[in-house]
Amino acid sequence: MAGRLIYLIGPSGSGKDSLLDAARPRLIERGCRMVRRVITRSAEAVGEAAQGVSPQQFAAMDAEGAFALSWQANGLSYGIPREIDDWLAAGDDVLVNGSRAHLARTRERYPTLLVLLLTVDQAVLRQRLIARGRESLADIEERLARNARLTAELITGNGAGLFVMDISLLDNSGPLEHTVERLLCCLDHGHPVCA
Ligand SMILES: Nc1ncnc2c1ncn2[C@@H]1O[C@H](COP(=O)(O)OP(=O)(O)O)[C@@H](O)[C@H]1O
Ligand SMILES: O=P(O)(O)OC[C@H]1O[C@H](OP(=O)(O)OP(=O)(O)O)[C@H](O)[C@@H]1O
Repeated sequence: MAGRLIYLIGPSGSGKDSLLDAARPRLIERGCRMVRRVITRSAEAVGEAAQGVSPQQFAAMDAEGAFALSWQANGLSYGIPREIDDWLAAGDDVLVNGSRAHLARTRERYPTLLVLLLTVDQAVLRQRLIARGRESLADIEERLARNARLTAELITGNGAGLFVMDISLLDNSGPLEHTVERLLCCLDHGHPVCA
């Protein structure tokens, strides 16, 4: 049987990469795979979780079919390597760091996907983005505005065609270890018992 695509989404700064890092050993234990994204951000700024490429390299990779999923946001291009399709076909679950705006398109390609939405209070989000220090203050304000817009669309079910009923919410306002436990609970049992 094919594996499940687990699509982790949430505002920039909500803690997606931190959660994936913290949960990694326990996800691997469960046979769940993770993939490095390809991002048009400098190698220093992408860290371990991604491969930094130039816009020209990204376009060439995209043209040769290197990505199962790709999107543009925050002035950057993001790609999910196509090897995830081999892993899914082999029956492995795969967890990816996704985009809320791209959810409807992702659902078309992976109709049985499990969507996990990481949430954080907007004031906490601002503090975390500033403390992370990766973007300029102007870029941080743009990310917060994008977050407010996408959150509103999520709630009303408009815009990107998101329906909150299909999405498991994971709050990451508290300690990361608690979020790791809730993530694993969602994967093992489904969200109603994991709040
Ligand atoms: N539960 C948490 N409590 C406190 N700080 C957190 C928590 N989760 C993430 N952070 C911090 O918030 C910042 C943004 O997290 P990051 O994982 O980079 O978010 P994302 O990948 O969603 O953009 C980082 O500096 C990270 O250390
Ligand atoms: O449509 P959205 O849900 O707003 O998502 C758009 C992009 O922003 C985030 O990446 P970002 O560059 O912030 O990387 P990060 O998640 O590692 O901070 C997210 O992982 C998506 O790739």
